[in-house]
Amino acid sequence: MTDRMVELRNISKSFDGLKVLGDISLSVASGEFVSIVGPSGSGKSTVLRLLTQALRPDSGSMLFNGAPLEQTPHSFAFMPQRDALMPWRRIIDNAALGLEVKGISRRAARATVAPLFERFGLAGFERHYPSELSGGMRQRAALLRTVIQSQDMLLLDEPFGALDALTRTQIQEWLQGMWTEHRWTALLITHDVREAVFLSDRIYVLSARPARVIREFRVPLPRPRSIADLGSPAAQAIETEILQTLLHPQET
Ligand SMILES: Nc1ncnc2c1ncn2[C@@H]1O[C@H](COP(=O)(O)OP(=O)(O)OP(=O)(O)O)[C@@H](O)[C@H]1O
Repeated sequence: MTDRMVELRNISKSFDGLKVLGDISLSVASGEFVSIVGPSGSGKSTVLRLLTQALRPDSGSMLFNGAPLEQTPHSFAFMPQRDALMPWRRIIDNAALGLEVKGISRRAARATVAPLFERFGLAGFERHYPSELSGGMRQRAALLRTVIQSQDMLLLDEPFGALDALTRTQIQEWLQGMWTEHRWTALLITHDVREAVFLSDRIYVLSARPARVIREFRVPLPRPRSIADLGSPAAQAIETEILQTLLHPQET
């Protein structure tokens, strides 16, 4: 396991003269779950769009296993804020899409995803359409489509933001269990500090625009975790400290 599978070094990015990313340096190790929290509009999604190479940085470098990202074979699976399921495709075909885009036939892709429906809490809904599922189920289907691509890293852009609080907590518990089983390398963008503490090994806190990393936290909670662990003194202390950093960055 390398300790820096993905690394951003001194990345800056402006849009039409608006400096969004000031000087961002961060890394994600193989098998690590890392979150980025920061004020709205600070450029968190921009970080992910740089990693997917939908955007190019103005300066700085992006590395994959120590080599320039843009010249090194890799595959990152991106899950956007909205579930982005195709309304006209059945859930099984939405899930299979992650494989179809890699050139696998629909029949073979279906056969690969079908056994996973049980573990994703979607058994019995294979032939339903997205509009027939709850918000939480749709996000699990979108996550299934994302993880099935056997990628190097999952990029999750505020994936649970649209869910109600209870559904969100349920899906966080489920994702935590799944992550403990699979140890995906993941980079999560979230506004929810508790979510970041619950799911992450490490958390980067960004400043307001132009964003830089103000602090980095290591979450000391053992795995597997349960929601009850969020009540522990260690979890509470880190949550408070992150909120304090977000609310009063000048004092940290
Ligand atoms: N393609 C673009 N062209 C111009 N401005 C952009 C573009 N993409 C992002 N921006 C601007 O960059 C800033 C940061 O956007 P970004 O979506 O990365 O922030 P964010 O931290 O993810 O925000 P939020 O937490 O609200 O989702 C915003 O002011 C946005 O308007």
